[in-house]
Amino acid sequence: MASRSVVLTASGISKTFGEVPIVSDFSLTVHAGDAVALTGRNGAGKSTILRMLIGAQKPDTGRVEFEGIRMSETNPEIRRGMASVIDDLDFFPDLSVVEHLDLMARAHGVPEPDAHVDAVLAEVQLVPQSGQLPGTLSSGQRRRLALATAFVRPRRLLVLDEPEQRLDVEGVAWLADRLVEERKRGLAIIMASHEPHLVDAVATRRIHVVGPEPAGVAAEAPGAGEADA
Ligand SMILES: Nc1ncnc2c1ncn2[C@@H]1O[C@H](COP(=O)(O)OP(=O)(O)OP(=O)(O)O)[C@@H](O)[C@H]1O
Repeated sequence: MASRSVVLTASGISKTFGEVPIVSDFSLTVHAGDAVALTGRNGAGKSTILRMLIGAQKPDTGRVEFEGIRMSETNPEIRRGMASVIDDLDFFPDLSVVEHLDLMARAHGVPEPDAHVDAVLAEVQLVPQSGQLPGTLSSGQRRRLALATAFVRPRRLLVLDEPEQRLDVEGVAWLADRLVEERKRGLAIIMASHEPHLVDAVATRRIHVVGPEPAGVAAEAPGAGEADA
């Protein structure tokens, strides 16, 4: 098998809130084409792990690197290569749907941004809403816009926290197909999800996060989908 490049590594990262160790000595190596799914109960620490992986939260111990560069969410080189949809995005209240995507595409130097934005808008089925302001969208449409902001820009790593949230059944099926396509093109994906169908369809590896009880984060479980061999 041709060797695939390492996109992200986390080495022994930990996070304690107050007196409670939420994430303990968590390590992960993600290669191009990997789709890693974090699963586990509410409060297990999945979002905390993702926030540390993208540099939004500093680990108490350990180190995260993106393509060999120490993680910093403000490093332009990292921001160029990593797209994330973690929390509900804060949209600009006075920019329309299409203006958000246009801004994102141009900020990241997408060639032919108009055509690209139109294609992504069609894919997330927001063409009829393209002129609306975010505050007037339904909650599922806002979720689609958040996902579109990641799909409209270049990326080598996609980090998603419960991307299925508020999507309808067709939306989850579309998302699964889209993410499979992404990893087949060699992108790396790390996502937390409570949707077994999405995890089954997309993940090449799963990590079941146990959380603070009884002993930190659990070991990796064998994944569905592509094997490494
Ligand atoms: N900034 C914070 N201060 C204090 N506690 C926090 C903070 N952020 C997270 N926690 C706690 O850490 C634990 C893990 O939270 P986290 O959001 O990572 O869980 P999760 O696995 O993503 O859960 P869910 O499936 O509900 O999204 C929770 O008990 C949460 O209350």
